[in-house]
Amino acid sequence: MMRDFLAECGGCAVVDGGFATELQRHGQDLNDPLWSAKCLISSPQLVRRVHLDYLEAGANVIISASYQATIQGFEAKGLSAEEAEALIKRSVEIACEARQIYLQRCAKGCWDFLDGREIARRPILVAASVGSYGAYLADGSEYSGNYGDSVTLETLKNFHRKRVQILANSGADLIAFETIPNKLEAQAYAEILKEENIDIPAWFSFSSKDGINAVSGDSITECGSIADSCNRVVAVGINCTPPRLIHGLILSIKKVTNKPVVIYPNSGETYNAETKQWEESESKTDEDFVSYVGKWRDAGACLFGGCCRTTPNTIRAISRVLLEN
Ligand code: MET
Ligand SMILES: [Zn+2]
Repeated sequence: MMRDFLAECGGCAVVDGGFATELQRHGQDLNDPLWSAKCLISSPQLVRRVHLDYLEAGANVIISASYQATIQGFEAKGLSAEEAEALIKRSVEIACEARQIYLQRCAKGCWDFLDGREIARRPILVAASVGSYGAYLADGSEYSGNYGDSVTLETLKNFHRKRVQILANSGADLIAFETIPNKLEAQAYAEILKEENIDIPAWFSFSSKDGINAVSGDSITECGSIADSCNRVVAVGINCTPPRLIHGLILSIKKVTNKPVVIYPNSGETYNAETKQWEESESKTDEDFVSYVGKWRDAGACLFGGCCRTTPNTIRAISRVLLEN
């Protein structure tokens, strides 16, 4: 599936950019355990608008706002299980609506050129986002990957199972397991996909702070091997990691899998969990970011996008670079 899609895209595909941080740029206060999923309740129109902005910027894959949308999280806000399930499904429906609106606008002749080049007749996939258990905890453990000894494989499987089932039946083309912090969670996802006979494909995307290991300290090659051995997984990669670390991580992943490699780094700024601010730690202009793309492609990646603090402009710049080459 992924290989056919990539062939249709001309070999490389464009993934969207930061979603939650883009909602914040539009004025949303996401200082909430639900983070971006808060907007599924309060601002579904804005969620659709941000998807549309990424499509307009050239994205071939848009990722739903379900990263931190969990049954447990919605229930903690006083919603019923049914309401929670409906909102999780709704996140994918909103992305599908954006795709439909975009394609209709293209058919009418607007929005189908990027710098005079036609981008309208391109394949577009909707990926259903699944964030980690640590993202649900909203206590920073998604960036440490350390859940403590009391959290076992079974804890993680029980936590994720129902949401994965809902998302698999939501109309999404694939599931994007994002910002995976450790091996245990990758293993839990792989087992759920198999046990539940999930019939849409998935990608596994890990995050790293040191360019060698996942954020937990588990080696990225071991994480990549788990993804490689799951036949439901159609791409493996890295997201929400500074651009300067990506090249080496691609090379590590290539050592353990022949599956397509997806990368969508963050802007290179660092999130300070105490101050709840993003701090500049390396050059972060869209040009700087995009200057890496050719290198990443040469290293063997074939899906490129952005994560936190990247914007539609970043994605437009990536689309341009890929069109030029
Ligand atoms: N797709 C999610 C987003 O951009 C990934 C967040 S990574 C912490 O909001
Ligand atoms: Zn991110």
